[in-house]
Amino acid sequence: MPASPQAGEHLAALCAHLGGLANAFEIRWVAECASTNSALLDAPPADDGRVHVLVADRQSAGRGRRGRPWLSWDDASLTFSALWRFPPGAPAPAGLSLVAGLALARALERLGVPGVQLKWPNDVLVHGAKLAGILVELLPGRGRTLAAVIGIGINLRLPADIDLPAAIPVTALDRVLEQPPGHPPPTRSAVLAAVLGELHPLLDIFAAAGFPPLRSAWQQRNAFADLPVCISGENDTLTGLCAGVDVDGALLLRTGHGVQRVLAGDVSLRPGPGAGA
Ligand SMILES: O=C(O)CCCC[C@@H]1SC[C@@H]2NC(=O)N[C@@H]21
Repeated sequence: MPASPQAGEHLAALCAHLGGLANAFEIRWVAECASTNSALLDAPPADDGRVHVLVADRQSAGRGRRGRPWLSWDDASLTFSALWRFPPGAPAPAGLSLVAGLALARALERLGVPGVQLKWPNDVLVHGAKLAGILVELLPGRGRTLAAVIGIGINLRLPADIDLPAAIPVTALDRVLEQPPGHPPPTRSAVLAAVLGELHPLLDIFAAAGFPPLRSAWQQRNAFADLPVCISGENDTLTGLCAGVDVDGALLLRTGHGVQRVLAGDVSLRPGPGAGA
């Protein structure tokens, strides 16, 4: 994978933004790859105690959850993956993708985006539209999970001439950022540094104590708290009220038969009476 023509510039800016935390990461910024998740899963870098980050200017086969493609537009998107090794004694991976969502939400808030919300398991929404997505994939080995690859795609701008999937409203950082007039939007390096700066301490908390200490921060940003939702799984659809998440990060759905734990599926808001035609 050839380095990005601006790799040197990007990495210098990242070091400046991250300060002392830069030593916790090994960062490669390439011009193109199929998918940053696939590249790290297929050839995991040797363990040197750091979190390995791969950023791509362009992905030719970016992947989303449930086998969907992930569209991105060169410098109008930030696409990267971070390979994090489970330290000995770390909790089971459940909950990790919610931790990644929380880190991303906090980073966007720190950059000046108001009203960031999380849609279980880990879409980042602003005003109900998707700003960023996360795909966490696990690297098994020797009878346990060795590492997780946390892949993140953030829309920085939406090019005028693109066809967006009509089913999901989509937004971009330049549309939702609140900053003084004339202030330039943050660069890709600044956005990446903000995310890594939030991710690192949250991964430390997760390694030591799992999801429980982060649950309430996630729930404060729950896009569908107490709202009627549909959850589409591989073979069925569940409906109920979204009652938050449990200590393992499973979604809690209040139905006529009590509260049910949901481990996988796509959540959408269920139109209420009077909505639509
Ligand atoms: O919302 C989703 O379905 C998840 C999208 C995840 C996209 C990112 S972009 C960087 C990394 N590489 C991939 O192929 N996918 C993730």
